[in-house]
Amino acid sequence: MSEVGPPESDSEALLQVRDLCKYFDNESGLLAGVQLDDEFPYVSRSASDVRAVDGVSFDIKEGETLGLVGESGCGKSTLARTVLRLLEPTSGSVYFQGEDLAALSGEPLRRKRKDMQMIFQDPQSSLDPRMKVGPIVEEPMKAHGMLDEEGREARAKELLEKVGLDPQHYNRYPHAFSGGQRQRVNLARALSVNPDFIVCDEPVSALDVSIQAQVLNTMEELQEEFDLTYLFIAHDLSVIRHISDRVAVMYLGNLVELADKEELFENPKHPYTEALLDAIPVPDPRSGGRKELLSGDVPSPIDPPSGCRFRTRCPRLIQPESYDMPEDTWRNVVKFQRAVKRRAFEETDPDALRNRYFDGAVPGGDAGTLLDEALGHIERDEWDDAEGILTERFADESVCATTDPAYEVESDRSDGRHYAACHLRRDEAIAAAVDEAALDGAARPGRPEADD
Ligand SMILES: Nc1ncnc2c1ncn2[C@@H]1O[C@H](COP(=O)(O)OP(=O)(O)OP(=O)(O)O)[C@@H](O)[C@H]1O
Repeated sequence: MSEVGPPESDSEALLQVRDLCKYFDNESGLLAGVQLDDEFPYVSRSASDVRAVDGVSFDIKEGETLGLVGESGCGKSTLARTVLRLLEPTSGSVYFQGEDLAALSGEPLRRKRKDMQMIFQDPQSSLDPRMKVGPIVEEPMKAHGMLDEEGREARAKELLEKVGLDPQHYNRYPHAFSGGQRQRVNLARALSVNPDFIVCDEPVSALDVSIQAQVLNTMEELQEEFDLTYLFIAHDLSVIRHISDRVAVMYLGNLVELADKEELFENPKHPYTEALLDAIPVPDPRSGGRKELLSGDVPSPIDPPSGCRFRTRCPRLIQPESYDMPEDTWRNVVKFQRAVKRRAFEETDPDALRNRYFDGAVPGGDAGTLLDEALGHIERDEWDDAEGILTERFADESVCATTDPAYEVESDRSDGRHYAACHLRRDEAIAAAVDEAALDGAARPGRPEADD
């Protein structure tokens, strides 16, 4: 990668995002970050940033749709807005058509923005109710000095037709349209300035399921006709599956997996992606419907876990090398550690807890001694001490806690790259003869192969 200028590995990339970070100052909220002090003036502030996007890299090729999926609050919208420079990045870079957006400001940035449009979730609030849809569609053209009045009207009518609306409705107000139709008006408005790239932030989430597919189909047709590239954000995997060519999975400010769509859905490599896929409702009621997603809450982006951010909820946390427990015993230790952390039970009797959580698979050796110590603390009502032992000596010693995972593995179902930020994939990455940099934790989606 060259020192200045975009990475040169992928000539097809329209957008190249590198190590992008966006932190919010948490002190802006009322009393947020306020801590009590022992000394006068009793109250002090601690600067604790919300790490909404934390080191994200990926490419989007010209003409493709990259789906971005993840639970609410994982940073999808922040990522999208930071990519478009609607939010100022904390660090990292975004190259659009080979140009560093961070180097642009003022008029050149404004001109560039014409090529990068955004569509939001709520078609209701993103349309001015006092304006007729014709002028709404014309507004961006006007702002960028495109065409004369007559030309803009003709183009607006043409676009209304292209997005599946009646051009005769040019003079109607937004309230006369349904939700799906309003989102089509938004599409026409975004298209009016002839962009190359559209960020679609949950564009169909507010629509009825029956309408969603129709709008998605129109978006696909428009992509073909206008040579568009999409970054498509959704929390609904069926929507992502419908529209995407490749899919990126986000968790707590990080990308955890990125692969071609079929590959990701058929051959997920990250336990978080597996959990998301398992949680897709199953239509057959006899199969039990939606499976349980994941235990535990999403940790705070102010103080995210070290190493793999998913490790505190991961059902496959890796056993520290210093122990040699059978797998089911290790799973019991993890289950118990998490239950103690959540204060999930009131029982304090060590034998009762051994029976409840270990059911015969109790660790021996050093691990057994540590467990006995923790159980002793619980018996004496010293919960913090018990949690400290279990967390520091078991969970925090896992490679998942000590090292940032980043691997590229072979794709089973496509020729494309498959990025998975999970240490379980280390052996696969080695087998796939990924370069040494990947094993140092340097592999990132979108990062070029080492060229030095
Ligand atoms: N202006 C802000 N100030 C402080 N924190 C913020 C701000 N905007 C977002 N956040 C926080 O950043 C994190 C990511 O939020 P973001 O809205 O990007 O997530 P999301 O995945 O798009 O969620 P959703 O699907 O609910 O919109 C959240 O913890 C959110 O509370």
